[in-house]
Amino acid sequence: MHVVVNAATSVDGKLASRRRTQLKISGPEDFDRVDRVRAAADGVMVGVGTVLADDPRLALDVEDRRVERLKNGRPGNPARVVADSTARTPPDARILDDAATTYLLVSEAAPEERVEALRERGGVVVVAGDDRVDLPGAFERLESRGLDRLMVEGGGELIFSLFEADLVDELSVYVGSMVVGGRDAPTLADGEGFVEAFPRLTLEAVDRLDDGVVLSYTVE
Ligand SMILES: NC(=O)C1=CN([C@@H]2O[C@H](COP(=O)(O)OP(=O)(O)OC[C@H]3O[C@@H](n4cnc5c(N)ncnc54)[C@H](O)[C@@H]3O)[C@@H](O)[C@H]2O)C=CC1
Ligand SMILES: Nc1nc(O)c(N)c(N[C@@H]2O[C@H](COP(=O)(O)O)[C@@H](O)[C@H]2O)n1
Repeated sequence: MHVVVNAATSVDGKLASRRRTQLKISGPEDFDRVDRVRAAADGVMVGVGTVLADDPRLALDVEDRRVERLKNGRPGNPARVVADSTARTPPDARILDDAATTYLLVSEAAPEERVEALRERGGVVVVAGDDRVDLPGAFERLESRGLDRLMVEGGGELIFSLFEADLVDELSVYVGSMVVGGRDAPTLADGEGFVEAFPRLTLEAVDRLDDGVVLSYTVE
């Protein structure tokens, strides 16, 4: 599986404010770029923290002819994928609408009644891991269902885990010209943090978009 992480941060590396509600960091040019990255992916993934904070749809406007061209002849939307160890995704979440298949990666610890409620809403549940989603195992299962290229939008807990498991191939960060601050505000990579063996990146491109900059890296 080829994993592309894309997110937007403030200049101080925050994904959102300490209130954790969705923060518009990208401008129109960057959101167009995000559409292109989504359109090139077989699946678009977030952690359940992002579902609970933002209630995203992670869908392209498939009626938009510009988006249709971007999809390069691929039918419909990319699948949606949520890392959700204990099945906390609300059954009425927008990510479960009928715009695309939604995979919910849960662990053995997910309560059966919550898993069943997600299945009833049409979600495809993949169980991997005892207490927490085993990301390498879950990705193998997604690959066997035809997901070869996965875009990950966040948040910081999930992005850290992906780096920790050495699963990230590419990283793009849109750095918006704003300061958010706050020691409790989510950052690009949260989790426990590394103390040694920091993942090293190769800077591939720097592009100015709107009033910010996109930094594109490959992971060594
Ligand atoms: N500016 C941007 O580009 C983006 C901003 N955000 C922001 O990020 C915040 C949410 O980020 P977080 O709270 O960090 O939540 P998150 O979206 O990273 O989800 C973390 C949750 O995923 C679940 N999970 C299951 N297996 C996991 C594993 N192996 N590793 C890590 N997590 C696993 C756990 O329940 C964990 O609490 C929100 O404020 C949202 O607005 C989110 C995405 C993009
Ligand atoms: N690229 C980017 N720039 C921003 O400024 C953002 N706030 C985000 N957030 C991500 O986009 C998701 C919203 O998706 P929908 O438009 O609702 O489909 C949100 O959940 C974050 O993953 N991204």
